[in-house]
Amino acid sequence: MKKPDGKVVLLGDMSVGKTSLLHRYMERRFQDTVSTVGGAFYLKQWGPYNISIWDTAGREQFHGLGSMYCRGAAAVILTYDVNSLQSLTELEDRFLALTDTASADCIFAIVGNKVDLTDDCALSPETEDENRPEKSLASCGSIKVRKQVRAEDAIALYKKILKYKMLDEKDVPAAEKMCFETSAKTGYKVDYLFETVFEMVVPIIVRQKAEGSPQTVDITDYKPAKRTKSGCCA
Ligand SMILES: Nc1nc2c(ncn2[C@@H]2O[C@H](COP(=O)(O)OP(=O)(O)OP(=O)(O)O)[C@@H](O)[C@H]2O)c(=O)[nH]1
Ligand SMILES: [Mg+2]
Repeated sequence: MKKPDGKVVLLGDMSVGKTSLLHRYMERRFQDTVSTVGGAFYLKQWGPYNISIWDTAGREQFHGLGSMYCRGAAAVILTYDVNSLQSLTELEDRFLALTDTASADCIFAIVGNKVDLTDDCALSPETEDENRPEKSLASCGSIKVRKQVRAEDAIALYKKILKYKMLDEKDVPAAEKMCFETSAKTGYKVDYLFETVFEMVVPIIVRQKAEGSPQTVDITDYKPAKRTKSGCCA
């Protein structure tokens, strides 16, 4: 198997569509999924580089694995469901700390998935994936609901992440560029998301290669996190 040159990790609550987004991008289709156990990865050839894209489990019981998967990551894709404000809140409360092990210059993307279920009419069909079988968002046929998470909420989270990482807004890509809305079901903006991230990780990969940073995941590092009741100070 080819050795990966750089790593991109998808994080987010269960059922937000991480696995479906990866299937859509890598296999060009939307298919039934089962809730991910542990993690899995795909290798994507991007120019001269092999990028590993890690799909992680959103279920609470696998939470401790997240920081292991993030070790040395060049990019983290924080995924939520546009119909669940809770799934956005969880990114800050539960997942952000897992990225402490990522590369110091790690890129962050925030992705609101399942826009096909909303009544948001601002989505133009020409930006959707031409290869997908369903031709437009409107053709999904299901009853649309009002989107629960606004784009501004995701932008606010991106700014909080910069604060958490002690990064200056002028040194990193603009929030508007790094907050995406997608549909794994229709393919809407899925290629755009992954390809924007890949373009941005190339300089990080070049630097990591020059420094000889490892790109594998060592599961012997994994120690299940001892969960304490909230409010307790163990
Ligand atoms: N309508 C719609 N459903 C989606 C979309 N993406 C995923 N789903 C559905 O949402 C459910 C969960 O999708 P998964 O891709 O398994 O979610 P996940 O984030 O990988 O979940 P875990 O592996 O448990 O962390 C499945 O029933 C998918 O078919 C989408 O863009 N639109
Ligand atoms: Mg999954």
